[in-house]
Amino acid sequence: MGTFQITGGQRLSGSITPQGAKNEALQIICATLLTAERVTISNIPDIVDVNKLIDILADLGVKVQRKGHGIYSFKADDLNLDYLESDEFKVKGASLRGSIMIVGPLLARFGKGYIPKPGGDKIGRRRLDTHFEGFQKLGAKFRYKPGESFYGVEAKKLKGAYMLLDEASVTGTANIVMAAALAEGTTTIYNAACEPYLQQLCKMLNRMGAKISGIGSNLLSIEGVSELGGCDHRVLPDMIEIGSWIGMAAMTSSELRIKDVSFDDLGVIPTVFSKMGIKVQRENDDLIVPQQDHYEIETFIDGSILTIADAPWPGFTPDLLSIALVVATQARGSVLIHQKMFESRLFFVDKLIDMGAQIILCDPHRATVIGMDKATPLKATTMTSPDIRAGISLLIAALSAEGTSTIHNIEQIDRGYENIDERLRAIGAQIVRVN
Ligand SMILES: CC(=O)N[C@H]1[C@@H](OP(=O)(O)OP(=O)(O)OC[C@H]2O[C@@H](n3ccc(=O)[nH]c3=O)[C@H](O)[C@@H]2O)O[C@H](CO)[C@@H](O)[C@@H]1O
Ligand SMILES: C=C(OP(=O)(O)O)C(=O)O
Repeated sequence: MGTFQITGGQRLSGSITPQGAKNEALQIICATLLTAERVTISNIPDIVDVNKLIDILADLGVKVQRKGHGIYSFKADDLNLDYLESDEFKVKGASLRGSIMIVGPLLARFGKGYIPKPGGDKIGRRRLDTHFEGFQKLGAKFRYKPGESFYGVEAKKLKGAYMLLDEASVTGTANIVMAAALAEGTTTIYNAACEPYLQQLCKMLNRMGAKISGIGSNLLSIEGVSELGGCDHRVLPDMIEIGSWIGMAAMTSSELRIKDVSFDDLGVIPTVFSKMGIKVQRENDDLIVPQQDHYEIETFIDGSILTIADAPWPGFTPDLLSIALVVATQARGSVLIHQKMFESRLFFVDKLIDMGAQIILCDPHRATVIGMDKATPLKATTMTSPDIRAGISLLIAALSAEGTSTIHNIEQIDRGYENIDERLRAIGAQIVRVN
């Protein structure tokens, strides 16, 4: 179990460049399975989850070449599908959430796709019904042996269909879109997720020869084609990292320049931090958080406590709620954080309470934070990171706290943040990787 030691209470300064988006990269890498031609992807983050997925593709027989930092080419022209039934795949496929998205492309191109129950954060129930209902609508047969936790879909031919997704699942929509791209006829997906990750995937598929319209909306139309070709694709900067650095700047009273953020793809994220009193300035495509000793959370018009809640895009992403929560602990004013999607993502607040934060966990989905206006800093402590976003939130709390904190289980943070300790040291953070 890896550990960070963080000595907080220092101001940070300078520039930080966000990595490529983890959740987009996972979709895009799976999409390379849809063609026998070469696909070259740049701005791929060097993080544990992405590297695990690249490894699975290589085990499947995809020719993977690293062309430079963050640049890979993939050529899926000769696959060994027997690998899908191996014990090794059952272990590797289960170790991350993103692996689920190999199923759609494999089903569409080779008539079968298998996956062990995928991993990812233990942040509540993580259903796969949307994925498999979608494949079934396209004509696939679903097989699942409950004892084995191994899922499979098979079909000689996929046929386009109308479907209304039971929820706007991010990975579910990606999986179904990829399958439908090679189905016969037209597929219409209503209640589709439309995060920038998905918009990027659909644009890339169109460059490969797919015919997808409605990109960016919750109604996608996909006219199936018989084959797809190669393309080049660049992954967007990671909006969750950008939100994390905004929160970090506010909590440490630092001025930070976050470079090349692709501002127009950040949606409501800057606005939500502004509502918490954090100044966010745009300069070309950089985002600047000026130094602020205090920030004050707005109230609603009637004076009642502001609520920050997650929602499918264009709503506020659930992956930034833990960060908003930690930032609120040192704000002036109060806020209700409502995590609607996941039921176990707020339990990390007990660590913040240990550090002196004033938080009432109302129920598994809601926490009220009473900000301390930096009158009393958080106290350093020893903690364990329960999931990726709680992990980064605790790291931000430790950077603002007085004294030296210890965070165990930092594998959770490494899953999604590239080389984080070195990048934070470059802007003045005192953070050491102990083992
Ligand atoms: C690898 C990857 O891309 N992971 C992201 C992806 O996970 P993933 O695609 O697994 O998440 P889903 O979008 O399927 O669902 C996430 C959770 O939200 C619930 N839900 C979803 C949609 C909805 O309209 N109502 C609803 O309640 C689901 O029941 C589930 O508990 O999207 C999540 C939601 O943005 C993010 O937290 C994850 O970081
Ligand atoms: C929950 C997340 O990731 P995953 O879906 O891979 O568990 C996340 O990125 O915040």
